Amino acid sequence: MSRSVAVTDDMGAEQTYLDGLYERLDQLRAQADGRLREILLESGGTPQGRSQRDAVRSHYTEQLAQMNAVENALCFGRLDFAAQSPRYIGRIGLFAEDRDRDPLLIDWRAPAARPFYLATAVSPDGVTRRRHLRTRGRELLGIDDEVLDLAAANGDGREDLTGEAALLSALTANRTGRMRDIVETIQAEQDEVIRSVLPGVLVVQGGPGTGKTAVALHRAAYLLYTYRQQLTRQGVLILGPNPTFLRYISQVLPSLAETGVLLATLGDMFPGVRARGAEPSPSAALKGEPAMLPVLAAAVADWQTVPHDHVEVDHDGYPLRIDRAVCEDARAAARRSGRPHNIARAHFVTEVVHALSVQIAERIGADPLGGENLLSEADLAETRRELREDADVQAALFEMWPLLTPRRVLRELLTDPDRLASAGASLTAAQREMLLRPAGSPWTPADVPLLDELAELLGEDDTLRRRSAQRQRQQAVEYAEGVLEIVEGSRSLDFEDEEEEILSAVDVVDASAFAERYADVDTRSTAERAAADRTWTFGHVIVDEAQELSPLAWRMLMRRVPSRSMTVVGDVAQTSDLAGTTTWDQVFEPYVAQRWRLTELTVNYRTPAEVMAVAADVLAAIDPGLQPPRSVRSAGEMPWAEPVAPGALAGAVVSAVRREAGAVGDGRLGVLVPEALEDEIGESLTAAIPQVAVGEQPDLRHRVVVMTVRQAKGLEFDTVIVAEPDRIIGESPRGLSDLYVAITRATRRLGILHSADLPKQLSAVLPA
Ligand SMILES: Nc1ncnc2c1ncn2[C@@H]1O[C@H](COP(=O)(O)OP(=O)(O)OP(=O)(O)O)[C@@H](O)[C@H]1O
Repeated sequence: MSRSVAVTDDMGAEQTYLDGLYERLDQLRAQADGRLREILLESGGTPQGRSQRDAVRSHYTEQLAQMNAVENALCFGRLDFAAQSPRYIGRIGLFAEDRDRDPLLIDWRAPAARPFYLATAVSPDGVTRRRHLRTRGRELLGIDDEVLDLAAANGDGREDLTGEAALLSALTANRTGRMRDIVETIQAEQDEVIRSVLPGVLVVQGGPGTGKTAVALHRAAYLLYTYRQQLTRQGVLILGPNPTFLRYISQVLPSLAETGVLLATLGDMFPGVRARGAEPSPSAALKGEPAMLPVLAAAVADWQTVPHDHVEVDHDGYPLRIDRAVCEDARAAARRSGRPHNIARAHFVTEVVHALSVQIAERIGADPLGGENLLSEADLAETRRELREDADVQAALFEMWPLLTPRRVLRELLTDPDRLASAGASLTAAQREMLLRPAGSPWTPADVPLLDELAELLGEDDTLRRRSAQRQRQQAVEYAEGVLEIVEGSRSLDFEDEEEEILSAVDVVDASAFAERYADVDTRSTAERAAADRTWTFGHVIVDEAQELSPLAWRMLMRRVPSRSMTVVGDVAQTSDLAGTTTWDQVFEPYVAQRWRLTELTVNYRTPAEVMAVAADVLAAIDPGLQPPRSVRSAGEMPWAEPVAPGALAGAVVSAVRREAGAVGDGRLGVLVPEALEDEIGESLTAAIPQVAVGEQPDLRHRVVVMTVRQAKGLEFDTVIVAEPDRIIGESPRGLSDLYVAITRATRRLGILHSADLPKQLSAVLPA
């Protein structure tokens, strides 16, 4: 291939071109801003007119947000061809103002941009030169050129890398605690995944650092660009492992000018519940198993009760007797209907009311001469109506067949030993013991698939719907505030400099008045509406760290995507959750049988070869059949191990962090610890060193972050210090996978501190 070469000759010409692009961007921004202001000031009109106005307003709001987002690195590349004019590649597409609307900048997702990621010297696709433009703000800092010339190939084994100089500079940059987009340096095998077609299940299996998360996010942006209409309506969901991880990746899509994606964790997937509680992994694992399904069905059935013998209610001054046999028949009929509990209730009520109306008819309509009952059909219908409205009758029926919410059923099941014993008869006593928890315990992520399953068993819950209507109004106000902020943020510098006062939308409407104006249209974005609606079905679902999902979590997720249009990224060698999977077949067989596509990513962009050599030994111990991904670079820094006297660990961690902090400059340092030692090590470090983050949701932008391996899933640090690897292995049946994950979080340096013997899988690490 084609080595990348830094060039200085064309700096002036390229800077001029960039200036032209920014000028065009500013011009379009000013136009959109002007249109949005006009629309915000309009009012009244027919409902149809208002809704059209709303669509136009959303369009300009979105355009403005996009144009604001691409300010940095708007244009990052250029392709030169043998027989065509050059193409400039950037974050969005820009066209000239003239009638021909010549393309000035090509969106990286457009087919015309594809050679930027795929062209090689062997297969140049007409490209003669690929140029990377390095910028800061609007200023061009440098140019790297690759001439796609077979004669220049040097057989160094790196023929499959595109834009090597730009890639290596991105990979060796210090980490900031927030993931960056990789749009400038997407590699060919990643591009295949990103641009794969929308339908069907695509599984992306790849070892640590192969860019699975990055690829998943860029795929979302690609799909939204390519299938814009369909996906804007139905929405795209990205499911990540925990809130810290979501924060870590939260900047990537906005930097690609895409904001309409719902990022969520499993714990967010039941509207109205934010499940953040912790629980021991065995109980979380059990909650993810299909064995819970009969337990939930039984838990619902247990609420459908009949009186021991009978109940008596007062109706219209007369005693009415509701017999056990009547209730049993009514319950059987309602259950036979096959409808969910809250809906089948109507059958139950109808049957009991019917039986009671017959009882009344016999009392007041009996013909003293022994003839037919004197009450007409109309009289009986009236009697039934009165019975339904009778508060005592209602209370008795409610007692036997209450309207239920998923939350109530699950809360009582998990806190009431009698209910659990009854519904959980199919479980062992030890399993029931594991599930039981004190009243008032917070919801955990593993509860969420159970709540969702119960929502299916119970049927539509009206209370939720009413609450959501109330929330809608609040969200409308918040949305309006957002729009007004964008209008504010989009005022260009020129406007602010002008002497003359500019009448902006903010001057004339406040957020709540604005929300009123649009009160009859649902102003929430697709992502917001999807988040508030359990029955929402997405156009596409992307699952990251997918190996960790339990069978019941998959069941829940599949309900959200009946089209089975999904991208699933993960690594079955990194599974740490006990209910997670170690084979993809197992996951998809029940839903799509063999109809899923598997792609593998094989190059590790994160972990340098020296660290990966250590990880490879751990991987071999997990399963000798697994292949570690190939590191794209060496860091030239050898991993070290340091024995520590028992009891001296916390002090040793503090010294090691001090030492390593010097070595990584303004980079980030992750201290990965066994769960049992997290508090102790966290406290020692916090007391000794500034800028240490520790706890449930640590701020990754701090210089030093102390966390368990479970928390560190999907993250990365310039230096990783692993404390007590033998305890990490011992803490879980999947402890070796945890150690593998811990080691592969490093982008540069790895250190190990151990008071026990170094585990044999790490014997290749040199003493410090
Ligand atoms: N083409 C690329 N250009 C620049 N950086 C890249 C590229 N591909 C991946 N990276 C970087 O490599 C690192 C690892 O990527 P990512 O976190 O997506 O990997 P992963 O496969 O999800 O890893 P893990 O399974 O260990 O969580 C990130 O810093 C990412 O930005």
